[in-house]
Amino acid sequence: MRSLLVLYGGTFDPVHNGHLAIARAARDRLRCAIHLMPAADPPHRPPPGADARHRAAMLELAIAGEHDLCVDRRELARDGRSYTVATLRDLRAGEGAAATPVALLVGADSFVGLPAWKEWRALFDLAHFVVAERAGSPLDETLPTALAEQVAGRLVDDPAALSAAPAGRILPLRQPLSGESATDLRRRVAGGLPWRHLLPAPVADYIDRHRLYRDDADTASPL
Ligand SMILES: Nc1ncnc2c1ncn2[C@@H]1O[C@H](COP(=O)(O)OP(=O)(O)OP(=O)(O)O)[C@@H](O)[C@H]1O
Ligand SMILES: O=C(O)c1ccc[n+]([C@@H]2O[C@H](COP(=O)([O-])O)[C@@H](O)[C@H]2O)c1
Repeated sequence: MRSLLVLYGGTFDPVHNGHLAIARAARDRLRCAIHLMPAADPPHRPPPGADARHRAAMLELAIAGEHDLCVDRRELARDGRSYTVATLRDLRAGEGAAATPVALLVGADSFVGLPAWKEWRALFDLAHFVVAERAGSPLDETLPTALAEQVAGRLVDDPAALSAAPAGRILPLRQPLSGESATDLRRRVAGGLPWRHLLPAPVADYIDRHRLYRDDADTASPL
């Protein structure tokens, strides 16, 4: 059986404790490494508040000393929008990767929006999904009809089912809900509200040092 590659894609603008809780829960449930993959130019949202190098640097700080969590820079190396279908096709084109089991780790709020992703139906031929519940977005809420049709017959409960096939299965990741959001965190920094408790101290220090997400955003310093 080939080992499972799990990609946890996100804008991570910035990474926060909610992201880390999911990455750890997935690592412990699936018993494999989780690759946190920052998007260079994330589709379907305004440009991030911090540039990709800052977001990747914060991820490195957040996972320092954690076993089986790593930063995956494959989307940073590519020009243009970070469409997931392109990332997965590039991966599959790599030597010996056609049959590798690959899973995308996503929050339920992202998964519900899947029909808006580029060539979204093709994603089920390219990867499995591991879907983490998120406050306000449990997976069992009513899915859009087109998505519900795709989900039918793909749900599995045993992580071993993901290693047994290259793509196409969906594993719900049930874990305690955590309410952090990067949007809320950026607003807090800009608005002078408490925010440091929402992410690891080295990441908070980095945000301060580089003056990220301030109201006077033009003052953000380069790396
Ligand atoms: N607190 C959380 N609980 C569960 N999933 C989360 C949480 N925060 C983010 N995620 C998931 O992590 C992935 C990356 O999220 P993203 O980087 O957009 O963070 P975010 O907090 O949602 O940011 P923003 O508020 O800027 O949209 C998505 O799949 C999202 O659903
Ligand atoms: O490929 C797409 O069309 C697409 C649309 C929206 C989001 N994604 C990916 O989903 C992941 C989470 O996105 P976000 O915006 O919630 O940080 C990240 O890896 C994005 O690149 C991908």
